[in-house]
Amino acid sequence: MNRTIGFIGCGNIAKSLIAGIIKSGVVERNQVIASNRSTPSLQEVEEQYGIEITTNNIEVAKKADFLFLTVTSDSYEAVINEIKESVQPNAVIILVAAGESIQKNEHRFAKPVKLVKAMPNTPTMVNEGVTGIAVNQFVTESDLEETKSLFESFGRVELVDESLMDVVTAVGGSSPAFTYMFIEALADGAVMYGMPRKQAYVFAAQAVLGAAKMMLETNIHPAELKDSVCSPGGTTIESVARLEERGLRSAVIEAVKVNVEKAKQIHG
Ligand SMILES: NC(=O)C1=CN([C@@H]2O[C@H](COP(=O)(O)OP(=O)(O)OC[C@H]3O[C@@H](n4cnc5c(N)ncnc54)[C@H](O)[C@@H]3O)[C@@H](O)[C@H]2O)C=CC1
Ligand SMILES: O=C(O)[C@@H]1CCC=N1
Repeated sequence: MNRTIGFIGCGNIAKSLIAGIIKSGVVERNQVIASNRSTPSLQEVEEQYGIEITTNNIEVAKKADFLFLTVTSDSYEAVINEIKESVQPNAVIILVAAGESIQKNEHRFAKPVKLVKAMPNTPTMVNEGVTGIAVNQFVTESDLEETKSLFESFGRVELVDESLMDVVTAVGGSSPAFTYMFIEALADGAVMYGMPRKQAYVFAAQAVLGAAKMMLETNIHPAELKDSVCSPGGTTIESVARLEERGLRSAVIEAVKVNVEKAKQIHG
C-alpha cells in the first residue's frame, strides 16, 4: 500500500495496531509515523518496529493518508482542534475511541472530512484482531476498500451500522479482557490440583484458541460443539452444571450490558 499511516496517541491500542501493520508488511516501516504526549511509548515502538516518531501531533496530521486518533475520548476535542487545519484534504481519519461517534467528530472538524469509526482489539498484535467499521458519506468506495484491506492485514473486519458500534466495543474491543480472566481462572483451577502455572496457561490458552478456531472454521453452533464435549455421565457435564448454577452466562451478558451503557455515557 503506497500510503502513510499516522497515529496520534501511542498507547496500548496504537501499539497493537502498529505491530499488526508492521508484521503484516502492508506498508513499509518508514510509512508509519506515531506521536504521543510523552516519549517512553514512542521510544518503545521506534525500537521494536523502526517507525518514525514525534511528539508533534501536527507533523503526523500533515503526513498521514490514514490518520488513526488513538488517544482516549477525553483528549479528542483538544487533539482535533490542534490538528484540523493540518490534515490532508483526502486523508481518511479513523476514530478508534470508545463512545466517539462520526457525527460528534464531524462537528469538531467543522468541514467535510472522511471519517471512519473503527473498533479494533489488541489481538491485532498477533494477526488475530477483529475490527468493526462504519464510515461517513465522504468516504469513497475505494477509500473503504483500502481501509478494509488495512484492517484485514491483521485480522477480520466486519462492516457494521454505526448504531451497533457500542456493541462491537463490548463483544470485540473489550472481550479479550474477559477472555484473559477466563483463561486465568481456568489455570488457577489447574494450579490448585498441582499443575505448574506455566503449563496451566498453555493448556488453558490453547483450549480457548482451539475452541474458537473450531467454531469459526466449522460454523457449527456453539451449543452443539459444547454438547460434543460432554460425555454421558462424564466430567464435563458436572462442570457445565456448576457454571450454569454460578451464572456464567448471565454474568457475561451483564458484562456486555454495562460496557454498552458506559459507551453511551461517553457519547454524552
Ligand atoms: N486498549 C484497547 O484494547 C482498545 C482501546 N480502544 C480505544 O482507544 C483509545 C485509547 O485507548 P488505549 O490505547 O487503551 O489508551 P492508552 O492510555 O494506553 O493510550 C492513549 C495514549 O494517548 C496519549 N495522549 C493523550 N493525550 C494526548 C495528546 N493530546 N496528544 C498526543 N498523545 C496523547 C497518552 O499519552 C497515551 O499514550 C480509547 O479511547 C479506547 O476506547 C479501542 C479498542 C481497543
Ligand atoms: O476499555 C476501553 O474503554 C477500550 C474499549 C475497548 C477496549 N478498551
